[in-house]
Amino acid sequence: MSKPVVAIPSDFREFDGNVWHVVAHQYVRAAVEGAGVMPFLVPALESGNDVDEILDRVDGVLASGARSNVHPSLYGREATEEDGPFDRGRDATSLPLIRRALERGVPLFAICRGLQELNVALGGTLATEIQEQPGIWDHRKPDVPDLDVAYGIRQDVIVKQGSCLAPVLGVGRVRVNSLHRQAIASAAPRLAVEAVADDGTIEAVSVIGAKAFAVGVQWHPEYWVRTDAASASLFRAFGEAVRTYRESKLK
Ligand SMILES: N[C@@H](CCC(=O)NCCCC(=O)O)C(=O)O
Repeated sequence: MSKPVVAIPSDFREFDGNVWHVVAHQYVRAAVEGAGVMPFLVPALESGNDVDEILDRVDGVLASGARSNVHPSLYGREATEEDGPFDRGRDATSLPLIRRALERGVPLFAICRGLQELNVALGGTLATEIQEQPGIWDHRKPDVPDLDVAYGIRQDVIVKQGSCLAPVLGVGRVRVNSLHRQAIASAAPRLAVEAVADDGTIEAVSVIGAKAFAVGVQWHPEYWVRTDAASASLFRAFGEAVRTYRESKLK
């Protein structure tokens, strides 16, 4: 049987004197090696993407991390300079894709920005520059050139008893990396908190009543999927959900 296909919304980026629709290699590699699926990169168009046309052709959605932030207008706030950089094309592609995937029961795995998109797509809000809040740790990407250091495993998250992630990661402390300056402020009504950091930051969620795998994590399991057991377990679980969904379509 051919490999299942997973949509990965691109980022709209400008560099080298041109504009590009891009996905960082680490997400593509984790989809292929960790979940055993074929990635399908979706262009970050502010208009023109038909999410049903996309979802008709795929067996899962992987919403990746990105340096840009979800535009505050999408969760009822005025945009300030500190809220950027923005990526309206990514927002316009990923949020509708997430909502429709949930409606159709297409498995969804959301990472970092992807978790934030999931929360906003379902009616939640985000906090920015969270490290400036009293008692909140600095979750930002370390300002170092070595990606292995920037994505280094450096914090605990505590997986909740009875969560969707408990069978995947076990209950209690899991060591993860951290590269974000925003986080969930108010969780959308349909989201269950699956894991938190010691400072209370929401680190993982699942969609209550989802028809299939629908999980978001604030950390970056894609980066160490080859060597870190927890990272590998997450992508294996997503891959299994994608294959189950694909097989259900073939019946
Ligand atoms: N912009 C959001 C989401 C952060 C995120 O997805 N980080 C991964 C990319 C890191 C990078 O390349 O800078 C936030 O900051 O919370």
